[in-house]
Amino acid sequence: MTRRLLIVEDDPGLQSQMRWCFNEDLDITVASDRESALAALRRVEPDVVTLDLGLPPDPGGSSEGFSLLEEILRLASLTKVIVVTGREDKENAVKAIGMGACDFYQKPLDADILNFVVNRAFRLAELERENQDLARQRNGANIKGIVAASPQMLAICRTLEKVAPTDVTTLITGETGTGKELLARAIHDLSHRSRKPFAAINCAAIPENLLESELFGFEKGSFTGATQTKKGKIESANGGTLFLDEIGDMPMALQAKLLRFLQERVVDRVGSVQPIPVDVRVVCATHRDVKSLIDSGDFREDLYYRISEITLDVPAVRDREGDALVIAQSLLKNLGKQMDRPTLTFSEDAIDAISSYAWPGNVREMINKVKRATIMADGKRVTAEDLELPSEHTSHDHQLNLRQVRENAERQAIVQALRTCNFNVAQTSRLLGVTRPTLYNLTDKYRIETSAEASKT
Ligand SMILES: Nc1ncnc2c1ncn2[C@@H]1O[C@H](COP(=O)(O)OP(=O)(O)OP(=O)(O)O)[C@@H](O)[C@H]1O
Repeated sequence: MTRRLLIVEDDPGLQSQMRWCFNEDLDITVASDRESALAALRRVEPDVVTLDLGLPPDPGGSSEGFSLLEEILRLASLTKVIVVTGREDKENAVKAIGMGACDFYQKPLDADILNFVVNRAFRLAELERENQDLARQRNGANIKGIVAASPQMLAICRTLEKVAPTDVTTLITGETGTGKELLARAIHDLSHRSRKPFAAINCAAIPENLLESELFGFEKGSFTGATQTKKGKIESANGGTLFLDEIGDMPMALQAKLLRFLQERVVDRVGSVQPIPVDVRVVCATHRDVKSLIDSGDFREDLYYRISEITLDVPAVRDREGDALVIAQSLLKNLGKQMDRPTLTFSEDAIDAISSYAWPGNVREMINKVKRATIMADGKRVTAEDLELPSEHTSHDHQLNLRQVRENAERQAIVQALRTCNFNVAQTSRLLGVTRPTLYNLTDKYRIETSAEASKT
């Protein structure tokens, strides 16, 4: 693989000197300011960046260089940054290393030393990447429970792996059954909170008057029936993760209370004036379009910005290339084992049907259909019919037998003609261009009733 180097240097003379220092087999991009450096970072995805701290508009100082360093490390945490400083500038070099730069290099340029430093950074980047790949391979589909092969879902898994160890509030959107809760659990499992509780609450499933006390808890005697003080879901998730499913359905009054919690990180139990501090990471999900809920006045915009520090948009199964089949195969394997039918496989028509069906209920619908098919399948093959999916093969199968096709057509034509002629046999035989005895022979053969009354029974 070609090694990609980004040189961030505003001095044209130094730019060409640096280019000249390196071997031709390096893929080198040069940027002279922060904006072009960030554009190149996104476009080229360099493994190593050399960064001159003195960039415009502060070429004599280092403020612009440090801001860029911070941004590079935030956007591309695996990229190795070597800061280039002036000869006497030890202080800034140390500061840059403290911020996460991998090394520093002091001017004036010395081709051998610069090559040595840059090569070492490349080697470090490669080792880290190899390490990460190995860790991923060990973990099968990368994240426990998530079966995915499409680039769309793999990208979501990669983002999730980065987001999970942080505490950022995450919003997961997507159609019903796409795996939003599964991803929320994965965020929890991959975080430092994994040994603490994961508390989930479905905001759409709980009546409005109960949701507040479910979430925030209540004090004894705060309302009729409150015989005991009870902790709410938020408190019970202390130290762990709170998953608010169907957040788009949260009533407006509660949205204000949730916003206060997210800002101040304290809960007020119903009937109490004593705020209780709680440390939870919040993950929300919805199948609704929150932006249009905001437009219609059903969702607070300020709350939306609080809950969506990071958003994961989970695509529908039909929009993920190849996922329908790999998920169905994995479900058949697991359900087959559970139901003592481990050797079941999909027939060709089932494979075509799974790939072409739109799966409006996404993975949840798939689970139901595969479960049904695991029970219904005769023999070792699961067909499209077992899955209750439309199959193109079914009609082809009928057409394989020409005699059957002809007979079906003949039968249909006779029934149609009899109806048209009000079951008058003489007229029907004329319409069909056959003699009456021939028509009787045919109606006997196909067991077609020739009287109107009998045909209704
Ligand atoms: N990629 C996947 N691989 C394996 N199983 C999956 C995948 N995605 C979803 N599932 C399974 O499908 C079912 C539905 O997933 P989940 O409940 O996470 O969906 P959801 O988007 O939260 O649905 P809803 O919006 O209706 O609450 C679960 O049993 C889940 O384990």
